[in-house]
Amino acid sequence: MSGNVLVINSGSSSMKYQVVDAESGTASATGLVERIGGPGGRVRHSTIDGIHDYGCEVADHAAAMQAMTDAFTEHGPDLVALDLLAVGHRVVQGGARFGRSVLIDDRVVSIIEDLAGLAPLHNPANLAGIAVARAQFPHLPQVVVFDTAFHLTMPEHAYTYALDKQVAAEHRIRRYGFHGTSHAFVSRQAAAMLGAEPAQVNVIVLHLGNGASACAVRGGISVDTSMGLTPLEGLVMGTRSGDLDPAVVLHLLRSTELGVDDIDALLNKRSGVFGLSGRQDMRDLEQAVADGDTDAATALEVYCYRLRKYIGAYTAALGRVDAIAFTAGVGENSAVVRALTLQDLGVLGIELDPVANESPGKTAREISTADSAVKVFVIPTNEEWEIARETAEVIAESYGS
Ligand SMILES: Nc1ncnc2c1ncn2[C@@H]1O[C@H](COP(=O)(O)OP(=O)(O)O)[C@@H](O)[C@H]1O
Ligand SMILES: CC(=O)OP(=O)(O)O
Ligand SMILES: [Mg+2]
Repeated sequence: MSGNVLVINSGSSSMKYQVVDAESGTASATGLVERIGGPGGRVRHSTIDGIHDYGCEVADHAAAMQAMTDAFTEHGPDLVALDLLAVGHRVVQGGARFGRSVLIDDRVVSIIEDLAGLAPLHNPANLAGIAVARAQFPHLPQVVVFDTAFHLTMPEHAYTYALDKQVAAEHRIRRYGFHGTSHAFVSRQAAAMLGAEPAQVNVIVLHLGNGASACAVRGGISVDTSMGLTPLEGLVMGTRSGDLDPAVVLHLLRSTELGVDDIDALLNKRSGVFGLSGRQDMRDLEQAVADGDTDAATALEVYCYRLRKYIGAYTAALGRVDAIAFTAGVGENSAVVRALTLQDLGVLGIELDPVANESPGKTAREISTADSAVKVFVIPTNEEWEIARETAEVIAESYGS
């Protein structure tokens, strides 16, 4: 179904938005409202005419939504002329309740509220965005697209933690997985690049942004992913630790003055490559490594070694791997991370072509040698387009096309 969808991705301190045509993926405007609730608020609104970047007081999510509509009024395109089909919201945690996207109503909102305890860093911000958008665009249908939905197909042995069964059930403790819109989009693109239908191929997707996760996709279906109950498990990230012996938390509680919230902040905001080297941004980290900084070199090695381990694990989980796809900011841009991660993996049938890996590009491309049994791709993700497509699908089903 075609039509323009306003896609909203609300974070705790920022709000990203796009107007995207659900069929073609063409974005007529993209924007970011930053530093919500703090000093130094900014709006960055991009249209085909150019980029408008300016300071703007943004007290809360209502003010952020207002700043967005003001940007459209002032710099275009005209939201009315765009004839929006719907608003599509990214919601990070949909729990085991939502295996697919849904039309928003009060009942859906209350279920997402109920799930906020499982994603305290993400769901409250997503809910704030939904509340404001419903008030601001009361005439438009609104749809939620969950990060978790794509992973609800995981088999029980992949989503189950080996915990006391009753405790786990009572507190809904299991692995949910995140970045589902990206894994769905990129795995489909990978199948197309292999010249096959998604149902025919097995792919490992490595989504490496600030948050990072790996996903084993068998025949178009997620069978395992590295994030778990929350987006903290798995890969080493910009500021998140990823996998850790859970006893580390107990040790810190027993032997330091740190409280639960301090440890939460430590693991989510002051760990990962930032915790190891003082640098969160992969570009800064790479520069520091080139300058001879040994902490930065260790951080990069830890980051890539964790990735290698997941590639090995997911090769075993899938049995046969047709392609590995790198995506998101680091995956799409860092030749160094790709090379270090895949170094000497010939034993798994993975042969990187160093020249193709180093050639910069903005489009989907193959970076493995002609002989590599497992193809290696760089595929730019497009979570907003995937959200717009899902939104249009729900609208077509609910109202007819
Ligand atoms: N040219 C580049 N080389 C290496 N890393 C890059 C490059 N461009 C962006 N990145 C990295 O991508 C990461 C952000 O990825 P992104 O997908 O935008 O994250 P998120 O959506 O989670 O905020 C940052 O660590 C940034 O350093
Ligand atoms: C779920 C998650 O980690 O999202 P992000 O990468 O946007 O932080
Ligand atoms: Mg992202």
